[in-house]
Amino acid sequence: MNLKLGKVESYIHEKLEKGKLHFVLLDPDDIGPEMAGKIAEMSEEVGVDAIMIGGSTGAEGDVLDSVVRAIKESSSLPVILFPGSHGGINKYADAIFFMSLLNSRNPFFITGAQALGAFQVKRYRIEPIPMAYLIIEPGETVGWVGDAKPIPRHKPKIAAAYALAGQYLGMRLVYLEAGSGAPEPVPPEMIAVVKKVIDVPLIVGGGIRSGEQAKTAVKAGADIIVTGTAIEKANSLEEAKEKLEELNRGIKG
Ligand SMILES: CC(C)=CCC/C(C)=C/CC/C(C)=C/CC/C(C)=C/COP(=O)(O)OP(=O)(O)O
Ligand SMILES: O=P(O)(O)OC[C@@H](O)CO
Ligand SMILES: [Mg+2]
Repeated sequence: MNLKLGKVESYIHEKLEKGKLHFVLLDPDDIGPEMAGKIAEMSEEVGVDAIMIGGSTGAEGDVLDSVVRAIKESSSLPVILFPGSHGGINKYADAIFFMSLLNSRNPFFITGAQALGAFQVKRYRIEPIPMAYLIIEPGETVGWVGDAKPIPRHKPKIAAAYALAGQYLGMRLVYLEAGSGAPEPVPPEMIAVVKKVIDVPLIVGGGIRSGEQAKTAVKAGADIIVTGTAIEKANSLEEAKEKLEELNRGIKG
């Protein structure tokens, strides 16, 4: 039995020794390969730590393929898949968040998609990183698609119980997700309570669109901040770069 961590997971842990991390999520359903390549290149310049690729609707097949390849060609950042189902697996990526949506009502999102994708991950030698994925209110599209029972925003203990259960099930990351484009990010009180009970790194995303909000989440205890919409919604590459810099300063100080 080989208990050694893979390359990308080791990279994450080494970087976490020095500070908090910023991952940028690109959705192939919203952004073409050319733009994705440019944003990945800029992200690397600005000091982002990894690119995540995924979406809850339509990030599959040729569309996914061309975006992953464009990103690999234009930056040396690790590319981590963030799949909505087994259809979100792609052979050009370095790693995959092999996640289980623990508070889904539908077993497809807890173990079904994972079983359907497992052999592809093995065949393509993509590094799987086991992750507990928890949907917090409002949950947005991913909450609806993933058939989640979203955790109430004012019930941090429920989130903490799921997070600890995930750790005890062997998951090596916990992700608190308010939903892409959520009007408000996960409350800092909830981040703090979850962080206190788990030993694995804590990822927080959904609705973080300012440096100030990113800073608040980090101060509360988030180890890794994920941002997507704020960068995708920028009106120009210059604006996207400024946003990346602002978010990165909020996270890294
Ligand atoms: C590990 C494998 C093979 C599958 C996991 C399958 C699971 C558990 C999926 C969880 C539910 C789900 C639909 C997740 C999607 C993740 C995701 C990419 C969310 C947010 O992305 P955006 O694309 O920015 O949001 P929109 O879809 O709203 O645009
Ligand atoms: O698009 P935003 O709101 O930044 O959310 C990022 C990520 O948590 C979505 O899965
Ligand atoms: Mg999207």
